[in-house]
Amino acid sequence: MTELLTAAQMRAIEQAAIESGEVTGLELMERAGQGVVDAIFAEWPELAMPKHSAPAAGGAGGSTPSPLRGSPPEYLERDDNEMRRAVVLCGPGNNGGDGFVVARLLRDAGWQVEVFLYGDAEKLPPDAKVNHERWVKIAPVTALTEQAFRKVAFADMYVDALFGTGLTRPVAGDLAGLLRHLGGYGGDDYRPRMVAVDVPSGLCADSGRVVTPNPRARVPTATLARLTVTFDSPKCGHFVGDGPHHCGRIVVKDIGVRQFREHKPNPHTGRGHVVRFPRTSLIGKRRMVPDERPFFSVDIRYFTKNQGHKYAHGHAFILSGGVGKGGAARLAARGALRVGAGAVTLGSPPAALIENAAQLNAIMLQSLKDPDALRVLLQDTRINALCIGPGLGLNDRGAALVAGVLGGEEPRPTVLDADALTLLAQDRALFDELHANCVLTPHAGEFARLFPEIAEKLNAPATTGPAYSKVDATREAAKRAGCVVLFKGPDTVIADPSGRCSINASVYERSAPWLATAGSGDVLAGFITGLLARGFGAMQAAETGAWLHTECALSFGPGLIAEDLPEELPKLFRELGI
Ligand SMILES: NC(=O)C1=CN([C@@H]2O[C@H](COP(=O)(O)OP(=O)(O)OC[C@H]3O[C@@H](n4cnc5c(N)ncnc54)[C@H](O)[C@@H]3O)[C@@H](O)[C@H]2O)[C@@H](O)CC1
Ligand SMILES: Nc1ncnc2c1ncn2[C@@H]1O[C@H](COP(=O)(O)OP(=O)(O)O)[C@@H](O)[C@H]1O
Ligand SMILES: [K+]
Repeated sequence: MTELLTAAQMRAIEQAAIESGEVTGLELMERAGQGVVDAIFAEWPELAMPKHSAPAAGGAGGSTPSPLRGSPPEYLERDDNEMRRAVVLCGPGNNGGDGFVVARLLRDAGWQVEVFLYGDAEKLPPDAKVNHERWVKIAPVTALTEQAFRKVAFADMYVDALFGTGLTRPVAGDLAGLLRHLGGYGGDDYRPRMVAVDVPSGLCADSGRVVTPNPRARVPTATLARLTVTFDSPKCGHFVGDGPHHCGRIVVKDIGVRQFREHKPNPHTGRGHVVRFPRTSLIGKRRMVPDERPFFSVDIRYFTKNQGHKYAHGHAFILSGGVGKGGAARLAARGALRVGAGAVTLGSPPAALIENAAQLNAIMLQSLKDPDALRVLLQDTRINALCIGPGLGLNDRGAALVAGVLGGEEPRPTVLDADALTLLAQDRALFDELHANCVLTPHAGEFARLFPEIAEKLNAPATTGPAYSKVDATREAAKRAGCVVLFKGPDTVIADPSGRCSINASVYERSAPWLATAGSGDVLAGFITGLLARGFGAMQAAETGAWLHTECALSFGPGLIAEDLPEELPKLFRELGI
């Protein structure tokens, strides 16, 4: 799993590294700039070749020639028209400092580079100032205005080094106009050749939200990049909110500060060597950081232990709703069975038994009239995980069953989804019954009903950076509910009350928009319930269920309907070696 950082955490790590005396801020800036240039040549290999010998520009792919460094003399003598051109936009902080390094390194590689600065050179922070001074010995810097930028000729590469993790307020005035222009307002499309340093300018690195007083603006005040090069670790904002849309693709460059990232205080280390913070992990298939586990793997131990009979693999019980409403619960039941629960029973109101019986084979069926019947049923201690909500119905029976599930003598690990969430929102006494082995799986609407004050903060305009994020909101919700909360979406955030948090991002190479199909959430609830039955802890079941859900969708591809998701699991498990 890859660890995601906030801007404050990254700053603390950088500070610890510098205070240790092992590295200077200037060295870190040089490494960052070098990382950006390396990433550019890896992404656009043709740009490492002289203009007229390169194959037609077409993005990444093919062999990767080594970047031209050290300026071959014949290259420098080339006519200006033969040279690659870059426009580097530098801002008033250290992000701008990285920009000056990128400009110098591209120039060293034989490029013609035009540099713009937004702000006063005298006020640049010290390391950025040094790199500014190095650049002005080579070539001039132009003050950045929209008008000045619009006068520049077409470039092979645009480098956005205006704002990084230090964006604190909305971009205003002329610069806002420029960001809108860079973001496509007026029809110009810079995205195919735009590389963002650390984060696309205008976007909050923590929340992935555009910092603006007007979130409904048709064209946001943030750049749109084809490639975003970040340092040490990806930031939360690269994976939640509008982050993926603005970033294009994320490349993480090591700048040699990983050893300063610790999670526990180390009594033997000196001043500035320890940085402590709550973890936010990215659950993803793609390798983001060189020395981290490439896969979020399903814990195979849980699948291979207990060679015994079916009940040794757990018994999941799914409560269903009334006549004609059983589809959602049946989908959840199918998900629970396929994911590995040894037995799954659907609890159906008597009137819907025939309907459910006609649709089910391996899944057992049980008449479940009311909470009294539930109490009797739950005397069977083999039932070790419950799912309530899909198709349950917003009625008295539903509310009584939610109360029965939560208030039993030995509350079981329970997934509460769909209607159960709405019922919880309507009755705060029920909400107070939630326990640590519950998993709530709201989508945005359900989240707003359950946690109105938190949703209000999340939906308010992001007028300051760092802005309140979906990660913050989910952590706060989990704490308030006292159980695991899985906040759905392409950026599914999962948190437990201790602050542990993960993101299952169905974005970038894991993008699967076809998951937004009726019933797919019911299957997710079933996956999590099946994993709970299998013995997974609540947080691990939610993380693994969300991960498998996306992987099933990716494996099946477009055209997917909810029924297909559980059927994809056997193939996936084979691939995972389970
Ligand atoms: N933290 C680290 O370990 C490293 C950071 N580096 C770079 O440093 C960056 C962070 O640098 P800074 O903290 O200086 O932050 P930034 O460079 O992102 O921006 C801070 C500056 O922008 C101004 N500003 C903020 N919002 C504004 C707005 N809306 N309009 C106009 N001005 C605004 C601030 O007053 C401040 O002058 C990172 O994104 C990264 O690019 C790298 O040099 C490598 C190492
Ligand atoms: N654009 C998207 N990309 C990837 N996954 C998505 C996207 N939109 C929704 N999802 C996922 O699809 C599921 C939809 O669940 P939900 O909203 O409860 O729908 P339903 O009630 O129809 O099952 C969730 O797991 C959610 O995370
Ligand atoms: K930037």
